[in-house]
Amino acid sequence: MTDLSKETSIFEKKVSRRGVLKAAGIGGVGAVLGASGLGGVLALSDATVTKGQSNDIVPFYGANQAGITTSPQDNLYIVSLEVTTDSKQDLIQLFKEWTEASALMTSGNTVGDTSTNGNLPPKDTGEAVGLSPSNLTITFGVGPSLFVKDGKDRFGLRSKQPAELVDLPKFPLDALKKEWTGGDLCIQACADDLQVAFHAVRNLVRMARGKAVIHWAQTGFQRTKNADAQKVTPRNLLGFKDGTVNPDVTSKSALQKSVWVQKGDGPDWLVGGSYMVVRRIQMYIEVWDRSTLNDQEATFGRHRDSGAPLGKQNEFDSADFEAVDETGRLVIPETAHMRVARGDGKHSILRRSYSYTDGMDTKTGSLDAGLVFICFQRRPSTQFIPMQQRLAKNDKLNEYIVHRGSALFACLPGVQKGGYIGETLFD
Ligand SMILES: C=CC1=C(C)c2cc3[nH]c(cc4nc(cc5[nH]c(cc1n2)c(C)c5CCC(=O)O)C(CCC(=O)O)=C4C)c(C)c3C=C
Ligand SMILES: [Fe+2]
Repeated sequence: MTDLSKETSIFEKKVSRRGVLKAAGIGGVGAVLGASGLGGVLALSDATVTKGQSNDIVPFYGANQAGITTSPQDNLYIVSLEVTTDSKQDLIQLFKEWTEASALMTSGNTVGDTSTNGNLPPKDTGEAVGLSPSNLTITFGVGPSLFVKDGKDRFGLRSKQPAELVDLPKFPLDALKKEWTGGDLCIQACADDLQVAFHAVRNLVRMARGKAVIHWAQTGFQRTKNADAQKVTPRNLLGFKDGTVNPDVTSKSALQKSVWVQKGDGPDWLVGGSYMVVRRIQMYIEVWDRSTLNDQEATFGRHRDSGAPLGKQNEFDSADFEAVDETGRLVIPETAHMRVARGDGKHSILRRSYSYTDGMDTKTGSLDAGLVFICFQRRPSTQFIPMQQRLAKNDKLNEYIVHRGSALFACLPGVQKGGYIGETLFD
């Protein structure tokens, strides 16, 4: 593990985003100081980290990366990047800088000392100044093409490529667009404030200048927790509760079984990491809006308002897949999304999806909206892949959706203070 403290850091001093405003004399007692001007006050300020003072910080350091089992925040900003440098050293330096910047931003700080030199661009882009940490998490992943692209071992990492980290197969009905597919690296930022998530990604991408460029970028949202004080299961844009059946993130054994890569699964560098599948799924919402409630409920196999399995009363009641109605027909149809996704129930995935909307489809004049489907798992070949193969063949939901984007990333293991994200892969 590399000791970053021994190296010259680009982030010499931590400045809390709220501290910047305080130091600038904006609001409260500080307003009295405001008249003396930003530069002068900053020179006197002793701005420190907000860590420990705020209850909306998700720790960045740990055995696993945050943003996987973290309770989903209100907003998502996810980008895939193409690496443009040929130098492994550049890549390592980038991950070191990303680690340090991420630790700062997730604890509510700006990246780098607040600049007072008017002749230089500010180190931090500034749009999160004054904003709380907002439970920001930043999760990094690497795609198959980081290892080998067009047959070329780009960074001498070929022998470290896990057998599970290969392009996803083409599934029936896939209508993928190149511009929404794949990528060498991934940054998933989630926060209860979109501006905080955007700020994080923007500053990380800015640091990658000359080393990597954006391949695709996508925002996502759920109802905000402000709008839903009860914090019940959020609804997707088809109006159904989405996320009811998921592994218990408080159960170590459930996570070991389904989410975290274990020793012996593949190369050791990924132990404590997880595979992330991202699918950009467009919904034909106008078609959906013209279908009857019965049809909609048969599509998922659940009641719309309660979220209960068909034939049951409450959202978390267990489904009866054998039950038949008075005519002898299955209550939960053979093609119901829930039934097909579950299969024999032996392999689960951790779903952490967000809705998206992106203006309109200029060809049809309808809204371009859908689901940024994201799931985490220990082994895609026995989890997401067979599940999606079943869904693509038999799911009634296919009448209303189309998969437009797809990517698979290995989310790196977590990191302790003094180390950097990716160290197990690169060192
Ligand atoms: C391959 C995996 C899955 C894709 C792709 C997928 C797309 C997708 N799902 C919904 C809405 C719902 N999904 C629900 C349940 C559910 N979905 C998957 C997997 C994929 N979904 C699983 C494993 C499950 C749980 C199955 C079970 O064991 O019961 C539900 C029901 C409520 C819930 O449990 O969350 C909804 C609603 C959409 C709209 C969508 C693509 C746009
Ligand atoms: Fe689903």
